[in-house]
Amino acid sequence: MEDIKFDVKNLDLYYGDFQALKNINLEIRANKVTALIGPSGCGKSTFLRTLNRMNDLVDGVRIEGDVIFDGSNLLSSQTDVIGLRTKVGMVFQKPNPFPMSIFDNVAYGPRCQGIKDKKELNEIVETSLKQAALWDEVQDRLNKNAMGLSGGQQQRLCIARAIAMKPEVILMDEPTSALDPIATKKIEELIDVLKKEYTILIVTHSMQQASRVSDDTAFFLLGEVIEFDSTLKLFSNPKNKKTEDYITGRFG
Ligand SMILES: Nc1ncnc2c1ncn2[C@@H]1O[C@H](COP(=O)(O)OP(=O)(O)OP(=O)(O)O)[C@@H](O)[C@H]1O
Repeated sequence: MEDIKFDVKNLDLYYGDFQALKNINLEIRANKVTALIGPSGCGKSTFLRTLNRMNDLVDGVRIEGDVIFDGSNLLSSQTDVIGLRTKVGMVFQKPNPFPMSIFDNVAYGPRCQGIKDKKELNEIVETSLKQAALWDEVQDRLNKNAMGLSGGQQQRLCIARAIAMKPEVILMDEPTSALDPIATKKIEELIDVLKKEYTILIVTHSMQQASRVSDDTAFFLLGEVIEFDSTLKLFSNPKNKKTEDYITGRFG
């Protein structure tokens, strides 16, 4: 049987009276890249944030349904939310390194978890930066401030920071929208390597990016998932007219 990382069942989300997600049912496959596409305001980021309970931080949110992760419903009040966010890391649209050294950025999470041993921290930092394809560029300046890195390097540092927590899943919310084409290509190549070890979900406004990097794609519209299929099928032979209109740019 296919290994499913998140089994989303009948998920509804309300911001006050406004329903932002409507009866979402999705099976997110483990060690695959799932792209979330759709026009602005259709609920992609809201859905992504549900998977590591980031929406808990928003006042007036109400969530119904189930999201089965590692055998239990992560929406349950019993969920250890801090533990969940360790397993389900996140990378944001704008690179957001902490104003501290490159080393300290990556070591931040492990230190918070109580790891103090210098040798162990060195190893975590090196492995994470290597996995994020940044090591070669920064190994000689680990003690320099991360704010001095280029935007693309900062985003890979944020990926390294997420990796340092040894997550199972990495959520990426438009991770390349603030980057130039070369930095974007590097991140896309990195995603392809990372999926061997992690399950990745990526929100993107670029149809080309979704088709380049993802295995599965979900098309969101006005809070609903209109179509969910393998990326190849969804882009080459969409079943729904609305999907076809969106991916061919006829959406208006
Ligand atoms: N904190 C909030 N409080 C109230 N409404 C919100 C909040 N966050 C998002 N919304 C609303 O929920 C809907 C979905 O927003 P969301 O950011 O998830 O969409 P999106 O598809 O990610 O959009 P974009 O592509 O522009 O990032 C929108 O109508 C938005 O205005």
